[in-house]
Amino acid sequence: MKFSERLHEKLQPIWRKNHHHPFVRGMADGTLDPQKFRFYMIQDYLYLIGYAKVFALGAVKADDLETMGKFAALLDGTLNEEMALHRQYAARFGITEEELETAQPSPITLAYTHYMLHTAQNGTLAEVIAAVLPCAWSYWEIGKELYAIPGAADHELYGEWINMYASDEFSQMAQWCIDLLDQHTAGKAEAELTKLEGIFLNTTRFEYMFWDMAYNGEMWPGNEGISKGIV
Ligand SMILES: Cc1ncc(C[n+]2csc(CCO)c2C)c(N)n1
Repeated sequence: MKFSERLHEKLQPIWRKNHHHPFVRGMADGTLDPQKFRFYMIQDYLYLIGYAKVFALGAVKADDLETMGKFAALLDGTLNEEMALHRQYAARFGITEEELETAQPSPITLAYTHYMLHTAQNGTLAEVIAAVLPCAWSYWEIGKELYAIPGAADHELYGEWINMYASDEFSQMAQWCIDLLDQHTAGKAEAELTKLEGIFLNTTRFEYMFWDMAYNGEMWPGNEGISKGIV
């Protein structure tokens, strides 16, 4: 059994929760409160900054030029394409560039990005991939599911999001990560696989917590003492 098949079995209960989450259901039927999506867009923008840095660490940890080049391309795509799309999309929700640039990460955004960065800084290339894969894989899965719902991809507010994550570009990225992880785990000892599985399940759970954070607008208690800065 490929390692990704083992992970696919393990993630089922969490993915089911993702697909049933009211934030995701609200995008599916178009009833999601735009204020909740607005909060999500801002936090996701901050999340992408952290995620881009993890790709940079993927390039550092890669041991061949092809993989290094791919991580560099993903870093470029996230910073210069996906985040540019976020900026345009955010404008439709009345979010200014200044608001994006000065936004504060919520506790979950901070915990999720810092967990990935910590793992990437201290771990092997396989650990970097295990940390980033749930992001790509679960969005691909949700994008596909929502795209298949008649009318969902044409919704004036959420259609663009659905089209973006159901696109071939994102499915190819997820598949590349899956294949790379399978390649780097083939024949590896069980202790290493258990560690990788733990990392993968943690970021899978963070994906669920991110939906929940966005739906509930979860920020820090009070608003004092939050330092400005990058995630
Ligand atoms: C919380 C959160 N999780 C996953 C994604 C999706 N995503 C972010 S980067 C990337 C890969 C290529 O840039 C993908 C698929 C998101 N936007 N926000």
